[in-house]
Amino acid sequence: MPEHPDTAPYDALLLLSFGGPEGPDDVIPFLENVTRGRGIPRERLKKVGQHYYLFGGVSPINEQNRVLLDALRKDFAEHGVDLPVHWGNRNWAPYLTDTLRRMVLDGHRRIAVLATSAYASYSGCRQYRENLADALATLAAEGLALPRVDKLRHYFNHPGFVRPVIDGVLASLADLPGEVRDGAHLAFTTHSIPIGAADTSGPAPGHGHGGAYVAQHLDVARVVAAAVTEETGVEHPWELVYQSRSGAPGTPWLEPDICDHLESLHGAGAPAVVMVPIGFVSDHMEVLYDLDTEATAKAAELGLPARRSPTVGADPRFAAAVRDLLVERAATERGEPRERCALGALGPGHDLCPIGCCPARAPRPAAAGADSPYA
Ligand SMILES: CC1=C(CCC(=O)O)c2cc3nc(cc4[nH]c(cc5[nH]c(cc1n2)c(C)c5CCC(=O)O)c(CCC(=O)O)c4C)C(CCC(=O)O)=C3C
Ligand SMILES: [Fe+2]
Repeated sequence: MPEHPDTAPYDALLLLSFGGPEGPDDVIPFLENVTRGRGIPRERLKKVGQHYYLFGGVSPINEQNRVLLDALRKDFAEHGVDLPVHWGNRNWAPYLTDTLRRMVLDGHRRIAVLATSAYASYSGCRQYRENLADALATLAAEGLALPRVDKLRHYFNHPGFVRPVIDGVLASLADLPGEVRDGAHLAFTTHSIPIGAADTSGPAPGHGHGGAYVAQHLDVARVVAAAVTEETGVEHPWELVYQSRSGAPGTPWLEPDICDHLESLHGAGAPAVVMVPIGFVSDHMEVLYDLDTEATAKAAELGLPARRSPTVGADPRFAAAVRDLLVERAATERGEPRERCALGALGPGHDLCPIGCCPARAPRPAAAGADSPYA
């Protein structure tokens, strides 16, 4: 039964994602887009290129976003949300600037943006906002009237993001051999980032080292582990670990790496492990290579039974969560704030990133925050 929730003042939703190559010839230009000005060593780039070539030069991320788009449109249609959903990427076609230009030419003036990144940090939040600012600057230079873009709040602790993760962990545990199941550790994983970036990822009340990025992941891990215990009656030991480290070897990044962690678990006599990639929204290349290929091979070499639980992907509960975030923000923008869903201890995040949060090494304009140069 369509309920026609009020989504005014918005006239469109923009799904903003990372983008990925769709064939071998795309790999190098894609990596050049990602790493422009980021100081990534050549050796690391060669290695990462190989991850993509192993899968025919195709990242699954674009197809996953097409499926998510379908899920969002279906959810909106079923609930009477009459808002078009468009898609643009930071690093590959369809490029953000091209999508935004088309949206403006189609007459959209007030656009809600959902980024496929659930947490705070420069890479996970401000960099998307910088790309929005760049796109707006390009459109302004072309003489177009700029729309207002609002980024929907971080959703790492939204039940529509967390509950599918819990179900995935339960399914992975059930898939382990019975004799090792109850002793299995849960290894929650996310993208490693430089310690300096983690420490400036926003204030996290009561949390020392790591700032908001680490605190948010720990909050989700706690909720998932507790829900698993509630369901199975078994307390699985858990840890938050990291993957996909990049950058220069001399720069400190968040540790331990998942592969080192598997060795420690094995050394300590853990009978099995479920790897839970809470840091990602879909099973893209960081999951397919770093976990399903590299870490899975490491576990096999150790003789450690391992499973990898799914990311949220296009789960209908996630699509419903996006609608909830959109309706919630629309209400706030109309001056009629309503309940904001969140699990865990941190509570719902801010709508507007505060001035100077998640700073870049070299300051650049960022849209959709308190320090946005755009209205
Ligand atoms: C926090 C975070 C997320 C999660 C939030 C979000 O989802 O946005 C994320 C996602 C992703 N990262 C991705 C790919 C890459 N990330 C790289 C490099 C980097 N990522 C970083 C951080 C993050 N990355 C950082 C600090 C760097 C170092 C360079 C820099 O400081 O900017 C590089 C360069 C090579 C390398 O060094 O690994 C590649 C190819 C893909 C696409 C996968 C696909 O193709 O399926 C996705 C979804
Ligand atoms: Fe990345």
